[in-house]
Amino acid sequence: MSSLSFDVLGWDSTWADSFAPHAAGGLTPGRVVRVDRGRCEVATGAEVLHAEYSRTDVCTGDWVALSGRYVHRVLPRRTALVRASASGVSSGQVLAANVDVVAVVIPCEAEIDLGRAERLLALAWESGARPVVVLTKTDSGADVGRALELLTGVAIGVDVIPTSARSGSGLDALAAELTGTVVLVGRSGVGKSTLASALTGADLAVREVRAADGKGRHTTVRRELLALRGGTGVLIDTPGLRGVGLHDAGDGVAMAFADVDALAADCRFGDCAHSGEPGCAVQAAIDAGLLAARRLESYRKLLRENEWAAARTDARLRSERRAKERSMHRQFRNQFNRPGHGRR
Ligand SMILES: Nc1nc2c(ncn2[C@@H]2O[C@H](COP(=O)(O)OP(=O)(O)OP(=O)(O)O)[C@@H](O)[C@H]2O)c(=O)[nH]1
Ligand SMILES: [Zn+2]
Repeated sequence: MSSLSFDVLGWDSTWADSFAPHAAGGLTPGRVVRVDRGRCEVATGAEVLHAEYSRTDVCTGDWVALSGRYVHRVLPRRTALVRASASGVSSGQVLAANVDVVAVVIPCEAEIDLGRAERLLALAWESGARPVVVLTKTDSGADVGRALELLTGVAIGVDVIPTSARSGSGLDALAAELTGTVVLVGRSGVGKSTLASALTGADLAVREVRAADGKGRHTTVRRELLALRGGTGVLIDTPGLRGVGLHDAGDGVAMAFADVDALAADCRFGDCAHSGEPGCAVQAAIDAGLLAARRLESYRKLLRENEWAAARTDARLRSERRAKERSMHRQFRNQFNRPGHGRR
C-alpha cells in the first residue's frame, strides 16, 4: 500500500486548512482505508498503520487527526454515502466518506433492474458526489444496445459506460471518468470486485459463482480503499449492497427524477399529484409516450419509502425526548421527596 501517497489519497489545501488546528496541537493527518470494530487502518502517506478509535462513526474514506496510533478527531466530511441501517434501527449507516464519484454498477442481463438503478442513483446524488452508471458484463450475450437505452432513460444527466472486465472493453473509458475517491455500489455478484481488480491492479480474490443458481455469492468481506491505476485517485470497494434503504434522501430522489420534476413544473396546479388532475403535464407526457409510466410509479415508491424512513426517525426522536422528560420528572420528584427538601 506504499502507493497511497497523500496526492493519490486526495489531500489538498482545503484539507490542510481544516487540519491546521490539529497540526498545531502536534497531531498527524491520515486517511482511513479500512474499519474493523474499534480498530481501523490509516494511511499516513508513509505507511498504513493500525489505529484505535473510540468514536463509532469512523468510516472508510475519513480524514482523521492521529495522536500516535489513536484517532483523536475525524475531519468534517465533504460528502458521505449513507443508507438506512440494515438492522432496522432508524439512524443512517455511512458506507463511505469523502467520495467524489459514485459508480452505480448494473450488469448486462436480459432484464435490466431499472428500479435498483434509480434507487442507487438517488443514494448517489444524495451523497453529494457525482454519479456515473457502469454497465458490466457486456460480453454476456444480452442486448447491450437495449440495456444502454433503458439505463440512459433513467440516468438523467449521468454518463452510462458499457464495460466488460472479461474482454477489457470499455475499461479505459471508465478509468478516464474515475478521478478522486470512487466508490462502486451495486448488488452482490454484479462484478464490483472484478471491476475493482481491473481498475486498481489489486488481486481482490473474486470467487466464481455457484453454477447451480448462477447468482453471485456474497464474497466481499471487508471494505478497502485502493489506489487506482494511473494514480488518478482511490477506489473504495464496499460489500455487496443487498438491501439499500434510503435514509433522509429527499434531495437525492428529486435529483434522480429531475425529468419528472421538470415536467411537473408545467402542471396547472402547484400541488398536482399527477393522478388525473386537469392540466397535468406529467400525465400528458405519459399519454404522449414521452415519459414511461413506470418512471412516475418508481418516483412515488422511492418518495414514499423515504418519507416512511423519515417518520420512523421522527418517532425515535419523540420517544427519546419522552424518555428524557420522564427521567427529569423522576429526578424532580425525588428531590422533592428527599428529607429537608420541599413538602413533608
Ligand atoms: N461474463 C462476465 N462475467 C463477469 C464479468 N465481471 C465479473 N464477472 C463474474 O461475475 C461474478 C461476480 O463478480 P464479482 O466481481 O465477485 O461481483 P461483486 O459485485 O464484487 O460481488 P460481491 O463481492 O458479492 O458484492 C464472478 O463470477 C465474475 O467472474 C464480466 O465482465 N463478464
Ligand atoms: Zn401533474
